[in-house]
Amino acid sequence: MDGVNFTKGHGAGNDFVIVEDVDGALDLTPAQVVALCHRRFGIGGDGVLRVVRTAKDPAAAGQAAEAEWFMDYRNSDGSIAEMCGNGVRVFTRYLVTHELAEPSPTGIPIATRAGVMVAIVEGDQIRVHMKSPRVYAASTATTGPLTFPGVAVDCGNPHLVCGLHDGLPLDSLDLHVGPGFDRALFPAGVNVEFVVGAEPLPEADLHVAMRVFERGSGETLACGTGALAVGAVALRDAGLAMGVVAIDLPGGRLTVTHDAEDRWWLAGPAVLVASGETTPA
Ligand SMILES: N[C@@H](CCC[C@H](N)C(=O)O)C(=O)O
Repeated sequence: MDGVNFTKGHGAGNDFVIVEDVDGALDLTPAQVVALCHRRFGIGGDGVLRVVRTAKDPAAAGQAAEAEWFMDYRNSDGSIAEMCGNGVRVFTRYLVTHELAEPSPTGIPIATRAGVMVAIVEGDQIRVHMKSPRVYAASTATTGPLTFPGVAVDCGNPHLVCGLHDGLPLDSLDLHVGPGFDRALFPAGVNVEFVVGAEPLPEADLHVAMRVFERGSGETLACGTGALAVGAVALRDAGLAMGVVAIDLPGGRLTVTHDAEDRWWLAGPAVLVASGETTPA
């Protein structure tokens, strides 16, 4: 592989290797993604964000009129995912820091495989207008001897949100191995969230804590679309048509706000930590 210029960034500890490829000249293979994301032999990350002009990537077909930039997201195992909530926030931080986009009160549109998201920079937080989550089926997830009832949620990518039962603490779960799930319901795999209630907070209607096992990446310190799915299920279970849900993850806090019929926001930190060039191999 040729040397690649990269930037490393994260959103609440969900970390990414960012590769700028404005004209779509790079043929990023799954093997290259795996090598970049490797935590011992590479840069290390839960995924890769390729920064490319929307008009230059056929995977973003039809979105160029709405969004100048396409987030080409890959999981650390080299697979492609439709959407990444923390990825969009870190991608936006990259665009603004590198003067590829100007922050604006109406937001920066970002093309993704799940459609155009709009990101608003608010100091060290970046808030994204997300695709509305769709809660659509009951299912279960199994870790070791434990089976948890859950709910399937489509956030552009697939999620299964499971509540822990019998006062089981989140840190008792062994997520070194991926949870079992219904492959007929999730033929393309699924991201699995485990949720418990948390102490009330003055700034939120609901407060929960979660861990996540991500399709294609394993357990991560945070998942933005996972938080969106959890927020949607928490509001539904509380009988709230709208509201603010604070969600604590191992890497920090994300906030999901549903404030109008079709308007869902994901907010949290987005940080760039390093940049460099890989050595040709
Ligand atoms: N960490 C991301 C989700 C990344 C994609 C996911 N692993 C999938 O395969 O769907 C987020 O912040 O949303």
